Amino acid sequence: MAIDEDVESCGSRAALSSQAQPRHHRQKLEVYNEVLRRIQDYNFEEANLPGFDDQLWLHFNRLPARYALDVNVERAEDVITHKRLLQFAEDPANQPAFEVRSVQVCPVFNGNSVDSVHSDSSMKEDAQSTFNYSNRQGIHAPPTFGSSPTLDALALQANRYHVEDGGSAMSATPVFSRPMHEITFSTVDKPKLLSQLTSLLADIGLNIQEAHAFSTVDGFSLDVFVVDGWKYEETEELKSVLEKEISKFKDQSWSKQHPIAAIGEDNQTRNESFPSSIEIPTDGTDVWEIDTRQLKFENKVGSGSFGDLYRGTYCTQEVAIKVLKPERVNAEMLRDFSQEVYILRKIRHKNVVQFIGACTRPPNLCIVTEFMSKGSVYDFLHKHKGVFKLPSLLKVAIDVSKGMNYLHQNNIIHRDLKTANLLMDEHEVVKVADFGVARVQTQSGVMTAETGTYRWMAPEVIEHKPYDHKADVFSFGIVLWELLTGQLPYSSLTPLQAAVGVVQKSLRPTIPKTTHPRFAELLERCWQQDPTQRPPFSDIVEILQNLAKEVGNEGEDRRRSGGFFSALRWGNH
Ligand SMILES: Nc1ncnc2c1ncn2[C@@H]1O[C@H](COP(=O)(O)OP(=O)(O)OP(=O)(O)O)[C@@H](O)[C@H]1O
Repeated sequence: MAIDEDVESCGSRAALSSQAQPRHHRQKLEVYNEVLRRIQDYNFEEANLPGFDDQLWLHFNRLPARYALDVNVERAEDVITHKRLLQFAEDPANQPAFEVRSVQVCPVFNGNSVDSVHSDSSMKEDAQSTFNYSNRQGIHAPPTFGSSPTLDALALQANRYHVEDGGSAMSATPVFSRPMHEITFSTVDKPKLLSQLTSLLADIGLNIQEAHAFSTVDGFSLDVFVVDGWKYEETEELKSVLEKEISKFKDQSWSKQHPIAAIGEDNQTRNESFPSSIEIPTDGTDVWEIDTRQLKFENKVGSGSFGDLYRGTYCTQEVAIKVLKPERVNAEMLRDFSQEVYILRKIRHKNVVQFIGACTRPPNLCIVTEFMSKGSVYDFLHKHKGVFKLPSLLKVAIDVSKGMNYLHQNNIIHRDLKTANLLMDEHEVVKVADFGVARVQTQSGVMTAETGTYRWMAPEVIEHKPYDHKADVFSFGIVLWELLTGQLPYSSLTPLQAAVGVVQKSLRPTIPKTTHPRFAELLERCWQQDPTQRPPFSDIVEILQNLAKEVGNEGEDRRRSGGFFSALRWGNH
């Protein structure tokens, strides 16, 4: 989880006059003062401890400014809980520390529309006026944080659809009408923590309705989830189920952090337990083991979760060498690695990055593929602010859909299709890359492991439901939108908020009005909620090719008539 850049030093509380203070700082101070006043009024034990006010200020400053802006001051006791959880989580034995409580999120029926009570988008403007929804509370107190205005807007929209469909305002089903709980976790911040916590919640059948993730300046996390799906209002049983699930989760983390225990027998040394080579299924016909002496390493290109990637040569050919870091190798990684080799060696297509070979004798574990000199489409769009003009955009889309069609014909689901995994060679041919997480589809067709990135992920994958190759079609739809707009999908939301929106509120990126209707229709078909409604890649290739022809002809006509080209939207680029 990224740490927000807006954390201020803890010594600045009284240092600036109120006029000179930045707006965020002023609001934070106001929230701090209000929370402190309430805690003292309620006579909480902590409030009487010496130096409590300084510690509370320190708490606000450990966290990003948006924590203070979003927190419900009427729930001052939650701030104490957060402070306590963060402190508790300092002891590794307590990680992750968590707290559960029942919450009530009351929708307001306002005329013919259904409004979520905490959807006031002015809440970001005035922290003090944000928190009036608890006045309408039911048996339980409201959540600690207001929900994202974007998601609320969507909830509102979804409810309006209900109203129109049902023909009556009161037949609308408020999104937040079921028993809900707020679960707050604190632990040491680390990559993929959010996805671990969300899987943990999904595993016990909870649906995340809201998520607020914060990182402290000193490396801890505070993640607050509002969930439904737990049928009882009381919290004790939920707490004990969570405890059990957390201890399972700890066991798994332990085996990941201790590869010896995972791979070998107890008490064996690392060298003894480490396999001398990895068993990769083979039909005996392919020669793919590479002698490292024939590999020449040049510069490091980048790093991924597997290890580092180098440019180099193999028998005079320019290659990309993905090196697994031996110190980070464990059983799961080795399985992924062998799987990657197994998949890559079988495939050969001009729109799929070509596998050349692998070194599988530890400590030399690496995968050698063709080198893609023009980098990723993601970097092109978002780092270099590149734009695809009409012909190139269609060409990229056709390249990717052909590569994906080939993979699907070979029963390979990519599962992590996104622009970062689309690489360009020197001729600007785009190829599908990164099978670090690709898998041969199991016979049952059930694949539940969570991979990929939320912004591109199909709802069924986010929800840990069984999924198939149509999950890649959804991701392709998001990729097409990205190529069209040059923007990051749901850029105003955190990845987790995007995930909640996609699953719960059918959130999708907004298609620009100027988009060619047939292209817009293709995007919408690709990201249908129901996977069976999404077209197969064989159809997508055909649709895109026809569109390219049509647009090419239109362009020719316009050129002849002296007009300029804006048939899709890339004319604007
Ligand atoms: N065949 C290749 N040729 C040139 N550059 C490549 C090639 N494969 C990957 N890269 C680049 O190397 C960097 C690291 O890629 P890698 O696949 O190891 O990790 P990643 O995809 O960034 O992350 P992760 O594996 O965690 O999803 C990225 O910038 C990627 O664009």
